[in-house]
This record gives sequence, C-alpha cells and structure tokens, in this order.
Amino acid sequence: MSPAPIALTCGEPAGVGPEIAARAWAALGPALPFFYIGDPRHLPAGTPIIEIEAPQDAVEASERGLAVLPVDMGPPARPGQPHPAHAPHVVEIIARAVDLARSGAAAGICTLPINKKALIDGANFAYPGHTEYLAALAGVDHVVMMLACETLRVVPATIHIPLSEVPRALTPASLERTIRITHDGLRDLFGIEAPRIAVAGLNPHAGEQGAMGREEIDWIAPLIERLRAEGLSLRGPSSADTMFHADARRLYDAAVAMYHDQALIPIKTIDFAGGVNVTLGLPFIRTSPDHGTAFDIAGTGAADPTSTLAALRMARRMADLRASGAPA
Ligand SMILES: NC(=O)C1=CN([C@@H]2O[C@H](COP(=O)(O)OP(=O)(O)OC[C@H]3O[C@@H](n4cnc5c(N)ncnc54)[C@H](O)[C@@H]3O)[C@@H](O)[C@H]2O)C=CC1
Ligand SMILES: NCC(=O)COP(=O)(O)O
Repeated sequence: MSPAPIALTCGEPAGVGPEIAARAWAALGPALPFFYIGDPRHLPAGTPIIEIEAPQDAVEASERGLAVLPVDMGPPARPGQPHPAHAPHVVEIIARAVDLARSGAAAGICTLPINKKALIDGANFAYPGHTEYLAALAGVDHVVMMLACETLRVVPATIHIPLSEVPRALTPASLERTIRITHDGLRDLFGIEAPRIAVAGLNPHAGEQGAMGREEIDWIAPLIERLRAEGLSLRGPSSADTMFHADARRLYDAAVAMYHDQALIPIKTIDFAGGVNVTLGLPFIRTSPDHGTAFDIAGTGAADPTSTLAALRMARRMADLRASGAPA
C-alpha cells in the first residue's frame, strides 16, 4: 500500500501560497504525493486540478495534476488584498489538516503561509502563528519552532513577542523544555542519534562575565551544566555573534537562540530560499516554508517555491523515518 500523502494547507489565499502549491506539483508530480486543502478557484488559471474526496486519492491524482481537497471559501482571491470572508476558512483548514494527520490519513502537514493580521481582522485569530495554534489543537503546552536548512538548524526559545518582553518570558523551566524538545526532535524527526545542541547567550558576548548582563551567570550556564550532567550534549552559553559562521556551525546539530531574530536572521541570511520551518513537540509532523505571504509579489509569478519544496520533502523524510521504526 502507498504511504499516506502529505496535506498542504492553502494559507492566505491573497498571498503567494496558491501559486506556490501549483508550482510544487509541477516540480514534484507523483514523486512526492501531496494534496492541497483550499479553494480550487484560488489556484492560478491553467493549473491541472484534480479534485479528490479523500487523502488516499491524492497518490493516483498526483500523476495527472494537483490533488485538491476542495473547500468553498466564498469570494475570489485578489493578490495582496486579503478578504475577511476567507479568514475563518483558512483557520478551519489548518484544523482539518491536523485531524487528517492525527488519524493517519495524511502522513504529516505542510502549511503555506498565513497572514497574521488578515486572520486577526477576519477571524479574531487568537494565536501569534501556526505554531501556537497547532499546539492548542494538539493540546500540547510547549512546542518548539525550528528553522532548518542544509547547513543550519535554529530554534528561537521565545517567538513572536516584543523584544522588551524577552527577558521576562525566558525562564529556566521554559528554556529547559525547549532544549529537551529540541533534543528529542533531532533524534526522532531527523534521525540524529546523539544530538549536539549549542545554546546562545541572551546578552552581547553572552554577558561577558557579567559586564553586559547577568542572565548567563545567574541561570543559563547552571541550567546547561545540569542538563550536561544528565548526558545531553550541550555547548554554551555562546556569543550569538560568533556561533553561526561556517566553522562554528560544524560543532552542533541545532542552535537554541533566545529570541526570534537571533535565530532567524542567520538562517534567512544563509538560505532565504530553502529554509524550512518545522514544529517540534507535536504528536504529528508539521513543516512549512520559512517565508510569509509576500503580498508585494503575489500573483506576479515571481514567488520562489524552493522553500515549500524543501518543506514537503522534509515532511516526507520525517514520515518515512517514523514509518521505518528507526530509533525514536
Ligand atoms: N509560516 C507562516 O505562516 C509565516 C507567515 N508570515 C506572515 O507573512 C506576512 C508577511 O510577512 P513578511 O515579514 O513581509 O515576510 P515575507 O516572507 O512575506 O516577505 C518578505 C520579503 O521576501 C519576499 N519573499 C517572500 N517569500 C518569497 C518567495 N517565496 N519568493 C520570492 N520572494 C519572496 C517578499 O516578496 C518580501 O519582499 C506576515 O503576516 C507574517 O506574519 C511570515 C513568515 C512565516
Ligand atoms: N517568523 C516565523 C513565522 O512567522 C512562522 O510562524 P508560524 O506561523 O509557523 O508559527
């Protein structure tokens, strides 16, 4: 029997998601079966669309066109101009994909970008992003956002909060959970038997022995020591400005950073086109391209599908690893 296909959620219809979905099918065809959940009328004209009734139909449909589990979202999509009537559907489609993944009908989910403001305006969306919404759907307290490309994996220990709130949001308990989930995710989803993790400092120069901040001395270094004593392979707290160059990156499998930009700037600089966003700590596989809705280029045909292709391939590899029963 063919393995279950990946579910690809449409994300914001006014963004680049629909055109990227069409290009992803053109690039992958039947080699990596996936199905799009969204409104077929939002896909670019000329896309070979095969409407399906159930996920398993996607395997055969992918030979002929883009498999679509159709949802009537009402009004047409206008590039760059989100319609409030679409927002509740965008949110429901993510929940539907989660149900399919949890039932095993989908091998995992790959999410095309949502526009946070459009969802707040149109659906009172109460979450900063997919990551937190997926955690709520799964009933999980703590999940971890990881961005991964060929040469770097990064994890922001705090995500979409103002910079001024970072020091308060970071606690020994939350950082410990983030490190443990990162360790388990590297092992279970990436197949790395003995993961090596580098932990960034919060302050410039990782505090420089207390001259530029005390969090490293007061609790980050002691936490790392304690987890190291348990057998986790950890380094740090390291200066964030010197831990992302090529030689430094060879020393670890993932870097845990203290806040969003400390983690995302290096990876988007190294590989803006090919980075993948993966959520660790969920009871199902979730990947996503690492870019947003790109309203400025939506509908022009300029959107690069590389990150979505990498996200679909990563979800497939993870699903296959799980199915193989390799060390979990
Ligand atoms: N996983 C998700 O759902 C994500 C959603 N977002 C959301 O997207 C919206 C827009 O965010 P921005 O910060 O403007 O980031 P963005 O990634 O949408 O755009 C930043 C720049 O990169 C370009 N770009 C983005 N994707 C591209 C692609 N595939 N090919 C070629 N160029 C591309 C855009 O044209 C723009 O110039 C926000 O609402 C944000 O929250 C942002 C990141 C991830
Ligand atoms: N900056 C990353 C981002 O916005 C992705 O968020 P999410 O929707 O995957 O939680």
